[in-house]
Amino acid sequence: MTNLEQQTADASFGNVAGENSAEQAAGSPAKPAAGNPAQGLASEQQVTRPVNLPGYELRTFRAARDDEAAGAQTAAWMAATSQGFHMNEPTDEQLKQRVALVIEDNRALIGAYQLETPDGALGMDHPVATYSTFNNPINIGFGQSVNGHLITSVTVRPTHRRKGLLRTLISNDLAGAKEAGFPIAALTVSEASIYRRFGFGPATWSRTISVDTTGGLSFLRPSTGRVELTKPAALRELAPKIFAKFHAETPGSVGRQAFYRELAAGTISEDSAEPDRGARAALHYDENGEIDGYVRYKFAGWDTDPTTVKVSDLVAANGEARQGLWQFLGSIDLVNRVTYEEAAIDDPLPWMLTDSRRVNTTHTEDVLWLRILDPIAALQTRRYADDGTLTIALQDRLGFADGSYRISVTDGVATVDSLAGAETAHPDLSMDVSALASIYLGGADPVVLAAGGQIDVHSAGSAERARKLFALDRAAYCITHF
Ligand SMILES: CC(=O)SCCNC(=O)CCNC(=O)[C@H](O)C(C)(C)COP(=O)(O)OP(=O)(O)OC[C@H]1O[C@@H](n2cnc3c(N)ncnc32)[C@H](O)[C@@H]1OP(=O)(O)O
Repeated sequence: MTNLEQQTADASFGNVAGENSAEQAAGSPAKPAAGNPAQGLASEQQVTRPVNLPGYELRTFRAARDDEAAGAQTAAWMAATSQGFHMNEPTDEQLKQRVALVIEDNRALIGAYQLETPDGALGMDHPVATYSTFNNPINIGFGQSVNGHLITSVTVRPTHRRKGLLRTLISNDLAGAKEAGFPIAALTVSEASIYRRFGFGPATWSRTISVDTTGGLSFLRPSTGRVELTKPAALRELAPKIFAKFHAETPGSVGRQAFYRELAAGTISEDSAEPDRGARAALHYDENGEIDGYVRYKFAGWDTDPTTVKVSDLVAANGEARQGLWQFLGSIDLVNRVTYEEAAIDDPLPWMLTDSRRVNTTHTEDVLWLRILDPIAALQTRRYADDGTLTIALQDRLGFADGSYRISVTDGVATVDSLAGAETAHPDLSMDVSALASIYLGGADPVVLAAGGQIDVHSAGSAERARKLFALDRAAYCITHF
């Protein structure tokens, strides 16, 4: 888990202004906040549910208002997530800030509580497990979007682990999201070994790059526009607008929570909840003077060898902005290396440079994991690169998407039928629902998944057909962790 994931999971999540409207996202449930079990609850008012685990109950609530001190229930919940992600307990001031962001996110806070505790131990008001949900749009390519059911802040206290608390929380939650009409749930993970059993599959990847900037970077084409420094505080207004442009153009992108706005502004840092006084920021202006990209970066210290600048966020609405920002990064004096953890797998930077070997990949990691809850809605909402027909048999251990489906695509638009009886006898492909999540955004190749044993091919050429059908207009890329 990256520092950023720890911090985002520990702190707060929200929606970039104007990005969370259900009207914006196709495939949204009829009720805008359906699936958010805390919707309609007053601050700290809770819904309590018994669960199938003797000795525990689940409570769902909304955080207390930010103009009050955080309520005791909210404070205990936040302390539990901090503990789960090995972060310091928040101070009162940090708690107030986090609660404000949680409210802005419209997050449901869910906790599992013991029904009795021994003297001296953390009391019954302290959750032994935390879980939180909110909604934001996911760009699914070809200009389409779904309102995603996003899951975050999953922790189970070490003394209560491996008793089925996560399984109980996630099974309950996914059932509620399915019932509310969400076609897709999503999360970013601490460990890749946990969520496949619940039907999630990795759908986007990114890589850490280390760029040798000794003597500056030389580009094959001249950069356009200009770059100017700004104060990080200016990014509070600008970053969400620039991100919105990036998001609209980028399949796999997930609308950002309010935390990112504060991170960009420097009021929260990656390493702690203290303001980051070392953060610097630059903007790219296109030839018409419109701002179309920003980078947030930090000098990593004089003891780095080669002397290094670390990019914590780089959002470019187009290739010109990306090149301009990299040219700027390459021109920072007294610095010979720039690192960036969120580069796209197919990042165009090497293609921009006269010496593509200046860019080295030091790490590759999955980012966005999807869970298809409603295959018909999910498959009909997205658009396709090719026409054709494909039948798939899906296995789903939680039962939400189990069944056989025929996808018939004409002019890039799919009709998806649920099959019954004899029609189910000869699917082209069969797979676990987690594999469908991985190919859904074109991020994983069905031919490779078949070679890896994740897809069974029953008719010759059908994995290649699936590859053509599921390819997107652009490679899926997500720079939002939650
Ligand atoms: C979206 C996010 O927030 S990602 C962050 C996830 N949280 C963390 O990493 C914080 C530290 N870890 C934890 O808090 C806990 O160990 C959790 C949340 C990962 C697991 O919680 P638990 O209540 O122990 O899980 P639970 O008992 O329900 O186990 C369910 C299944 O997952 C498996 N599992 C649980 N944790 C892991 C793991 N870290 N790696 C592999 N498998 C795991 C269990 O073996 C079990 O498998 P099975 O039912 O198929 O036999």
